[in-house]
Amino acid sequence: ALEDGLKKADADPSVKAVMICGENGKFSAGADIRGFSSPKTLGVALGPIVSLIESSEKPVVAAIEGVALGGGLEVALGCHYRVAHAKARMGLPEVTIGLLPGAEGTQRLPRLIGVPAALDMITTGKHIPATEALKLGLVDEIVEENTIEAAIRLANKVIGQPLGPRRLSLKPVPKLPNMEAFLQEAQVKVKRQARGFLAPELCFQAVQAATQRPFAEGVRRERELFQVLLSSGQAQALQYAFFAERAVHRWATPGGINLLFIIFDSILLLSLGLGTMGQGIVTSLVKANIPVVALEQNLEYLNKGRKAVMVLLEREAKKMEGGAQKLDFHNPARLQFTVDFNLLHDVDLVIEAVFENMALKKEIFHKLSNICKPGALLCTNTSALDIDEIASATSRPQQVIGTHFFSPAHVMRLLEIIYGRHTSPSAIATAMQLAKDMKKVGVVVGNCFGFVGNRMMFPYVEQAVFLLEEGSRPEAVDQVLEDFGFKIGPFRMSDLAGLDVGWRSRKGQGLTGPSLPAGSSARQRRGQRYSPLPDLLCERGRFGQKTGKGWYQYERAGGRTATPDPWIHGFLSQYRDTHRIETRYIDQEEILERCLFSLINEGFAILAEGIASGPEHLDVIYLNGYGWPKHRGGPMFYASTVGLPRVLAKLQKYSEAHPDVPKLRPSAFLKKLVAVGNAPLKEWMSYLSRQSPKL
Ligand SMILES: CC(C)(COP(=O)(O)OP(=O)(O)OC[C@H]1O[C@@H](n2cnc3c(N)ncnc32)[C@H](O)[C@@H]1OP(=O)(O)O)[C@@H](O)C(=O)NCCC(=O)NCCSC(=O)/C=C/CCCCCCCCCCCCC(=O)O
Repeated sequence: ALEDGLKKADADPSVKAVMICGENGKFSAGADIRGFSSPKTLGVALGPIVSLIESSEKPVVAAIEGVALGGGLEVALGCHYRVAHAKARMGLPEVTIGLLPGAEGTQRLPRLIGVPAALDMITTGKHIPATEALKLGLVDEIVEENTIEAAIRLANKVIGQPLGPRRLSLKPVPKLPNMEAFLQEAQVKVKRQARGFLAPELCFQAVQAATQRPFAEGVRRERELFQVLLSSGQAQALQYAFFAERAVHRWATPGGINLLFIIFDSILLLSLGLGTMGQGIVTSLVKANIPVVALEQNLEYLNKGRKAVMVLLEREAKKMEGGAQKLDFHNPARLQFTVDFNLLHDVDLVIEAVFENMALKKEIFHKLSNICKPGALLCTNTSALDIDEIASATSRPQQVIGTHFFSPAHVMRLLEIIYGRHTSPSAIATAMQLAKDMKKVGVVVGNCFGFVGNRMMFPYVEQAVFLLEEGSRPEAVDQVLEDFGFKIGPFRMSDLAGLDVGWRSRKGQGLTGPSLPAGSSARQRRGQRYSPLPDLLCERGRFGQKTGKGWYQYERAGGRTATPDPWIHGFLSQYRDTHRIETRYIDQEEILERCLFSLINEGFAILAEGIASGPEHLDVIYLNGYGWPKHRGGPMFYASTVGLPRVLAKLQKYSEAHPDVPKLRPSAFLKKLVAVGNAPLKEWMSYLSRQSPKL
């Protein structure tokens, strides 16, 4: 239609200029992402249409409202002029779906805004506001009022002016005094951050081509690179992740009723507990423009927490400088700090973020239930505790819900929303809306130990430790998983989180410490293999980064640079001697498979139990909360690309070698999916014979 319209306008002598706009206040979000996996649409090339716009003998003006993204922005780049509404956003987000701007965008954008800014936009995919676009020279004008009228005004004004200088394909790429050095440095940075993710590197190469070749040749290179990405498999994984993230929003009640989210305008929210999690939660709430009261049990903790929150908010305010939104945190109507429990009477929603201790949480929820007004929703921030038990301390279990934030809570996008046996659908809907308002990805899951994310993490970490017992080293295991694409491997992660966290939890479960029955075997608990290695480290005061020693050594307590520790190597070999474990060489394949497949296996068990509604939920949790590499689509998607028969065969092999490790025993659901012929991921849930009562 665009092509036809342009041809008609060019042929009609009464038409003097052309204005291109979108409908309903949006310019364009680009290509339909689903089209990239449909062979039918692959023949449609946008590039030639963008060229057609640019070669028009009549001035063409883009009126950009809402968003101009991907192919949408490439269309605008073909236009001779661009007028944007002040609230519009622009970007080339193709890299985030595993592609590159394939309609000549990698060649036109550097010619318009220069290589550094173009590289930044193209390799990160970030959306920029109109104000920034104006500064970069990406748009010619921004308006507060009617963009279309402004674009028509501009079109009328430029009729008859030469179009040559406005055709980006004819412009040279602006020179930099040190282009070679700049590109070299940029490439190193892109590679370092990409960790096996192809698209940023190929985006870089396409922009580099713009600096080295004439326009037409650059376009040819762009197309070649686009085709490489399109068939790489990574694009499919990222596009799956795009839709998975949106699918988890469409959570329905057990009866299949979609929930209408409650839009809150003037909710007063109370955050209880101002430790690290509480500080991050309060910061996120203020950023979301939700009035919040932060409550602590005494003045000392309150003042400490207030100081930390203020530091975080100042930092956030700095980041937001120049943008449309301002952080309003000095206004007591938006944020107040108190030790006065009476303020609980008025709040609409409470997020409790105290220490992970069941007795303490129950005591607090009992108090909340007595003081809060009848409709108030009571959320508990917990990473593993039983929501039903916490709710049992209240007289309103239907209004109790788990909200598992991830640290640092003002940065991490994931929010696991855990419903208990009595949690009402409206409580779930409210929590989901809260996640949306906080710009987080809320994923609704059922109540079980560790919920989804941590429950899948336990066997992964367990395997990592078993691998040490059998002959590996922390740095070797971490390297394999970091090469796979994780930001940090399991041992660096444990050191960062603090080994004492798990130790406390294991003591609470009676797996170690004073409550462990006398005479318990060192490497067996409740008939299963158990590794006391993490406990032994804790007993020696090695809690990770905070103490300067853990699985690695650090430059000082609180240091961040992990260095392999000869003490650990000696300790491990002594441990193996003590327990008569024969040290063997463990190859990378075994490390990867045992860690990942045990995690995936737990995912299948979770699906079968109805703890999550589908594999997309598990994947979104792992992509947004656990550093799973985005270009691998999440653990369940990854399993589908490896092939379920292979995952099953490997689990069977490892399980036979380690019969005392139940988490390696293939889940019945995985076996079923293989038996029905390696069902595709989108059909998995239809093979569950009954919907679990948890859903
Ligand atoms: C910012 C958004 C647009 C909106 O955000 P928000 O308001 O929060 O709403 P959402 O919940 O995210 O979205 C609402 C629903 O809309 C669906 N949606 C959104 N965008 C798309 C899309 N681009 N495609 C399909 N569906 C989309 C979304 O899923 C929601 O629906 P539902 O709830 O799931 O039902 C935000 O949505 C956003 O950021 N969207 C993504 C924008 C994006 O990434 N755009 C870039 C797309 S890629 C592109 O444009 C590429 C163009 C190049 C053309 C190449 C031509 C074809 C290939 C030929 C190959 C040959 C090579 C030759 C090259 C040549 O010459 O052309």
